[in-house]
Amino acid sequence: MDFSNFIRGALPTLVANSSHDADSATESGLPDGLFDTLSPLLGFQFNPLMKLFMVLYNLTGNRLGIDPTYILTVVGLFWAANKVWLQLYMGFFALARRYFMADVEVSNSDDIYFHMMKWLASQPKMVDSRSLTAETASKGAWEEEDESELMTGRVLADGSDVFLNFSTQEAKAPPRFTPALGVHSFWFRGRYFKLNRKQEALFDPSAGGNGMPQFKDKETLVFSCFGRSPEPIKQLLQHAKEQYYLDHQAKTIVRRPAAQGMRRYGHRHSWQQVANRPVRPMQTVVLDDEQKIRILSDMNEYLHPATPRWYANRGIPLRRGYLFHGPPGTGKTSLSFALAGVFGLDIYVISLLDPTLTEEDLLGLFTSLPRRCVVLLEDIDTAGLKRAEDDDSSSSSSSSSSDDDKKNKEQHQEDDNKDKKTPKKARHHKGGRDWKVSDLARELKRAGGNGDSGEKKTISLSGLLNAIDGVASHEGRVLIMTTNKPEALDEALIRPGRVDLQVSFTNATQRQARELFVRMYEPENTNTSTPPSTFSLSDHLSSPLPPLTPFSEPPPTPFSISSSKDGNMTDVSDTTRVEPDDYNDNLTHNNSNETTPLQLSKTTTTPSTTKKSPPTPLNLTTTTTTTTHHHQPTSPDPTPDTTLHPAELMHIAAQFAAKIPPGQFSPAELQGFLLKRKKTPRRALEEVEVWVAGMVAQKAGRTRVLSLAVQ
Ligand SMILES: Nc1ncnc2c1ncn2[C@@H]1O[C@H](COP(=O)(O)OP(=O)(O)OP(=O)(O)O)[C@@H](O)[C@H]1O
Repeated sequence: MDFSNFIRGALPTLVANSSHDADSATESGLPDGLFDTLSPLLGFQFNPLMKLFMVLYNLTGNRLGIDPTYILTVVGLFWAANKVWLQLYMGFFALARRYFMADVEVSNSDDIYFHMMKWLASQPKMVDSRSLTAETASKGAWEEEDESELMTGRVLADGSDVFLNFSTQEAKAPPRFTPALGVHSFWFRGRYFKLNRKQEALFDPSAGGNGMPQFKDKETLVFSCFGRSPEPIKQLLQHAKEQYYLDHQAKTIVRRPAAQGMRRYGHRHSWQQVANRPVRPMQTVVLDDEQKIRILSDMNEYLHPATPRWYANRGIPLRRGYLFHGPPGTGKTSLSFALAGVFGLDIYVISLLDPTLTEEDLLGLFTSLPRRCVVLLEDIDTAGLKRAEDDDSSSSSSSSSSDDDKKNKEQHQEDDNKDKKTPKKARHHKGGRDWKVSDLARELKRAGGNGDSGEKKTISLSGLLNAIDGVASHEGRVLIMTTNKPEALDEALIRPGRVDLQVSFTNATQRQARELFVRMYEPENTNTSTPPSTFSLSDHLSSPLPPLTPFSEPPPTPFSISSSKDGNMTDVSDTTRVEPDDYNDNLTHNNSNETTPLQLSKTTTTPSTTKKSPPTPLNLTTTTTTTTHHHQPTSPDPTPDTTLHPAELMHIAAQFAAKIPPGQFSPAELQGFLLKRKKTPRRALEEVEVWVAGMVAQKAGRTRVLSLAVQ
């Protein structure tokens, strides 16, 4: 059809008036009768937009001398051509997609979705796309930060340090950009890919509870490429996955049960990642090497790819359980994390005290574990697990909140200590079990707590046993249970098959104290290379330390800070005098150029040059309780010991260890003491005696409030 003829025919009055008779224009500059002609023709009432159109039409015709119908004809033709092209393109693309393209769909309910989104967000071409979705990128506690940006705080009076300031951190963190919903294209390894990000709302019959229908969004990524084989897309997905996990090497992912609402979707939704922390090196857990070897070998054998067949042939369920028991702060959790790090496994932490956790949830959580992982059930004794016959009410809660539980736990220990002193008649027997007054009080408190907060189901012992090794239970996992009170556990829970190896943790021996000291002050290991996929046992054991002398005896000097015959001190910079076996290998391979807390150099000072930190007054907590020791006041680590030879470190460590009464302090307590002096080992040695005396007295007085002059 001739478009210009159509316009001419439709608008005879307009054309005649506007092109030849400018005088007949109305006040608005438009020809008479024009509006009347157009309004019914175009099917709508005249409006300002139409008016504008007419002005332009008039102007073009009159002033420029161009017939507006030609312009309209050209525009119309372009519009039609575009429509035809689009139709052709769509038809051609649909055909090509059907016969010459391959595609792969990825649903957001799968981990690959997250691998791809992370990879897409890191592609510069994608980030330059015109259609993006912005997300707040949150940084984990362990991610590297630009230190220079933080140094905006105030310099201290002596100019020695600055207060860090984080107020602008969040503002400076750039958002993460991912492709928005719709079609995108990108190149990967010389190939052209198309991505269609789609979203649809699905009816979710299992959701709700308020009678309202619930919908959930389901997102899909469709990757397409030319060719009849999806191989390039598979390679792309594999590449994105590898990139994703590159970031996770040398890291341990910690997962906890997801929120109650999410758990019902099962599988991937049952667990949520709560941390991605650097692997805890096994050497940093100070424990008897024999124990380490036993558990490492046992776990290594269990995780071996040939093991499942061995178990299957003998009809043994493929499960392994460990019980770590010992006083608080002795390294049970630390060892669990170190083991996960050694074997490159993720950790799944379950708290049985979680009031929202039901037995069905627990079963669901165990069944949605990956093939190999570590499941950590912490403080299993505090979970209030009961046998069915002991259960007065199946719905009694263990506690109303985790805070309460912690208090209960502490109370429990305190009560137990008191009970030891209580005459026998104050205890009561029930069904052959020793009942204490404190138990009764605790149960009453729990029952009272429930009354206020409504009915909450706890996990019963049978519920837990069913989850960890019931018929439907998951196989392949490593279960680690930790407890401070192994004797409080039901024997069914720790019978062989459920617990295959028990590891006992004790308060620090002198050897452990020395190792803790050395670990604290050895140079930082800046080696961040990716861990090997296999290891030898020696990689994870502590490096040999020289033998220790018994407590209170002065330790022998393990290296040559010796007096010469004329009474002068010999300089330990003479490296030939230091026995290589006398100190940890790690101490010698400081390959870092960075400033570490201690600069271990070959030219060093002798102990006679030990600096004494200037005493500064400390605000002491005054309590009604007994033991306040006014010895040397302590200050927050003011003068770093900048030079310390490895051999000297060993010497100081041995002296330090000799002042620690064995079995009295947990490694956590010793670590706490050392942390406050993390740059001043000599000062730690000077102050340890006062600290030990204060702590011993404090423990004897059974007060929890620290009132020591030296903390
Ligand atoms: N044997 C150890 N070797 C090295 N560090 C230790 C050791 N024991 C405790 N620590 C340190 O003490 C702190 C607490 O340790 P951890 O949480 O492993 O103790 P725990 O036995 O699990 O305590 P709890 O029974 O209270 O849960 C950690 O910072 C850890 O580094």
